[in-house]
Amino acid sequence: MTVTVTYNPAVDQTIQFDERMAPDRVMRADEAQFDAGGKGINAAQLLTAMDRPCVATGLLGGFTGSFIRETLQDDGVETAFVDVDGTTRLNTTAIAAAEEYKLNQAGPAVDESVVDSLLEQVRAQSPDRVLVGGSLPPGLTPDAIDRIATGGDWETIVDTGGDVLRELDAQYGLCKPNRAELGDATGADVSTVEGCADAADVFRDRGFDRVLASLGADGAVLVGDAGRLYAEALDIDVVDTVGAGDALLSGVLSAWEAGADDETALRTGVAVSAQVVQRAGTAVPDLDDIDSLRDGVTVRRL
Ligand SMILES: Nc1ncnc2c1ncn2[C@@H]1O[C@H](COP(=O)(O)OP(=O)(O)OP(=O)(O)O)[C@@H](O)[C@H]1O
Ligand SMILES: O=P(O)(O)OC[C@@]1(O)O[C@H](CO)[C@@H](O)[C@@H]1O
Repeated sequence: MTVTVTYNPAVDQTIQFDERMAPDRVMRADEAQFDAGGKGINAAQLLTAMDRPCVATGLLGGFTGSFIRETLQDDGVETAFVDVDGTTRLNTTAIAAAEEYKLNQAGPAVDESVVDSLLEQVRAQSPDRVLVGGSLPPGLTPDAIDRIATGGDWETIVDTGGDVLRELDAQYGLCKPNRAELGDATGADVSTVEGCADAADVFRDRGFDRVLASLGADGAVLVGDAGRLYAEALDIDVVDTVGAGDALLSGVLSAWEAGADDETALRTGVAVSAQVVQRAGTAVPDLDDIDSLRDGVTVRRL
C-alpha cells in the first residue's frame, strides 16, 4: 500500500484563452476549471484510479483545503490529512494560444511541528511505500522529507524540485527529476538522453536506488541496478503538461506493484502521462486504453 505525502497541496486553476497573453488589458478566458492538485495528491488520484491501494496525506487548510478534501472524497481517494491554520494555495496554469504559463504560489507558512503530526498519520497506515511529492511550504526544510524517509520501515520515493533534491540526506528508493532538475542538481550536460542517464547515475551515488528522469516531449529514462532504459514519448496532441511527471511516476509505480519489470513499468508510465497531457488540468483522465497505449511505447537499453 502506498501513502502519498503532499506538504504543499494546491487547487489547480486551469484557464484557456484563444489569443496570446498581452499586458495592460483584460484577458477573458474561454474555458476554466479547478482540480485538486499537488504532486502527491495527483499521484494518489491516479493510483486509486488504477486500483492500487493508496492513502493521500499532507497539509490542508482554508476554503481551498476543503475543496481538495471534497474532490478526493468524490474521487474515492482515501485520505488522512493534517489541518493547518493557513489557506492551501491556488496555482494557475494559463494556456494562451498554445503557450503554457504556470503560476505557482508559495503556500501558507507552517511550523515544523506539522512534520510530527504528518509522520503519525503515515505510520498509522503501515505503508509499504511512501511517495513525498512537490515543493515545501515556507517554514519547512528538506529535513521534513528526510524525516519521512527515516520514520518507518517503508520505501520512500521523492518527487520534488532540484534544489531540495540536492539537500536530501536519507536513503531513497527512487527520485523523479525532470530534465531541468536533473541538470540543476548535478551540473551535468543533460542535452542528450545519454547525458541524462549519466546525470541519473550521479543521483544514484547520492543515495537514490533508482532514478526516473522525465524528459518532456523526449520521453523518460529509468536507471537502476537492472540497467539504463530510455522510452520515447508518444506522439500526441498536448493540451497542457501540468501533472505529466506525476502521471509518469504513478504509471511506473502502479506497474511495479502489479509485478511488472522495469521495461513494462516505464512503458506504462509513458502511456499514463500521454493521457494526462492530452487533457486540461490535473483531473484524472480516462485510463481504459492504457494497455494498448503502453504497447505502442518504444523502449531501448542505453
Ligand atoms: N509534449 C509531450 N508529448 C508527449 N508526451 C509528453 C510531452 N510532455 C510530457 N510528456 C510525457 O509526460 C512525461 C513527464 O513530462 P515532464 O518531463 O514534462 O514532467 P514534469 O516536468 O515532471 O511535469 P510536472 O512537474 O508538471 O508534473 C514525459 O516523460 C512524457 O512521457
Ligand atoms: O509547486 P510544486 O509543489 O513544485 O508543484 C505544484 C504543482 O504545480 O505540481 C502539480 C503538477 O505536477 C500541480 O498539481 C501543482 O499545482
